[in-house]
Amino acid sequence: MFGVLLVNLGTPDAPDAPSVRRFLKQFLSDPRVVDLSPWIWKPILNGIILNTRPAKVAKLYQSIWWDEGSPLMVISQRQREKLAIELSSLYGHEVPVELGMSYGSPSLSQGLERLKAQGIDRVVVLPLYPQYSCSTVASVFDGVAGVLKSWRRLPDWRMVREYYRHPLYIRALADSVRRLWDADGKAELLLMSFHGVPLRYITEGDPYQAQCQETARLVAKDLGLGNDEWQVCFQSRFGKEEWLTPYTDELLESLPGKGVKKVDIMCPAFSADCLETLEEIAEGGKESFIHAGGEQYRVIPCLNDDDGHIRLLAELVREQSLGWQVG
Ligand SMILES: C=CC1=C(C)c2cc3[nH]c(cc4nc(cc5[nH]c(cc1n2)c(C)c5CCC(=O)O)C(CCC(=O)O)=C4C)c(C)c3C=C
Ligand SMILES: [Fe+2]
Ligand SMILES: [Fe+2]
Repeated sequence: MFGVLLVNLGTPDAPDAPSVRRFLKQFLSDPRVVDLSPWIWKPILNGIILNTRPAKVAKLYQSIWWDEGSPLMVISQRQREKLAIELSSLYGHEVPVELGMSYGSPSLSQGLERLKAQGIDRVVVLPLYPQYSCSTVASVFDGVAGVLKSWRRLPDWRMVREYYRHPLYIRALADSVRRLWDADGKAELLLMSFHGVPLRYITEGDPYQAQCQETARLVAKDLGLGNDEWQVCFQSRFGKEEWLTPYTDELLESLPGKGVKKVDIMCPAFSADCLETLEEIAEGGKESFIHAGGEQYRVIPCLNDDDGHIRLLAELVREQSLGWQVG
C-alpha cells in the first residue's frame, strides 16, 4: 500500500514570542536555509536574531492568526483532507495522506510514523513548493532521510522535486486570476511575487530563479498577456546579503511614480496563504503602494484548497507512483 506525506514549511504553534522563537530557532538553524559557517552564524542567530525577532514577528502573526490557528496550518489540514478524498475516488480505495512540516509540528517524523502505523511501506513525499530551491525542497530531502536513518526497514519512497511548469499548476494559477478578472476587470499590471532567496544560491547552482521566471511566463501566456502587462518580483528578503531582485516592496513603491496606479498581485511560490502573503503582501504591500500614490491594489489568494489545486496534487501523486503496483 502506498501513502502520501504532504510537506510544507511549518509555522509557530501560537502567535507569541516563545513559540515564534522556538520555530525560528529550528528553521534558521537548518544549513540548507542559512548556509553560513556555524562559527559565524550561531553567534548572530543566538545572540541577536533570536533575542530581537520573535517579539516583533509574533505581533505580525497575531495580525493574521485565525480562530482555528495559523492560516498555513489550517489550510494545510484542509489540503490533506481533500487530497485524501480525491485520491480515494481516483484509486477506488483509501490512500492515507499525512501532514509533515519541515519545522514545528506535526514534524516530518510524526507524519512518517503515522503512515507506518497504517501499514504503509511506499511513500510519495510531496513538498508543496512548485519551484525547486535548495532552501526548501533539498531541506525536505534531508529531513526525510534524517528520520529514516533510525528505521530498520526503509519504505520505498519518492519525492516530487518540482512542478513549476505542470499544466494543471499553470491552469490553476491562471484560473485564480481569471476568477477576479471575470468579476471585476483587470488591473494595469499583474505582479507575480515569489519568495526570494539569496542571489548567491542561484550563482551556486540553485535553479529557483529560472523556474520562477518560467512559471510566470506560462501563466502570462495562458492569460494572453502582453510583455508590459505582467512582471516578476521577489519578496521576504531576510538579512544583509543581496537577494533576488527586483524586491517586491521597492517595486511597489516605485510603480505609481511610473504611472502604474492599479495592480493585481499573486504569490505563485506559496501553495497556502501564510504570514508572507497575508501580512507582507496583503497588508504591508498595499500600504506601500497606496502611500506611494497607487489607487487600486488587489491580492489574488494562493491556491489553498481550491478544487483545481487538489486535482493538481492528486495528479502529481499519480505520476510519481506510476511505477508501483498499486494495492
Ligand atoms: C534565510 C532565510 C530564508 C530563506 C532562504 C527562505 C526561503 C523560502 N521560504 C519559503 C516559504 C515561507 N517562508 C516563510 C516564513 C519565513 N521565511 C524566513 C526566511 C527564509 N525563507 C523566515 C525567517 C520566516 C519566518 C517569518 C519571519 O521571521 O519573517 C513562510 C510562512 C510561514 C508561516 O508561518 O506563515 C513560508 C511559507 C520559500 C517558498 C522559500 C524559498 C523558495
Ligand atoms: Fe521563507
Ligand atoms: Fe517575511
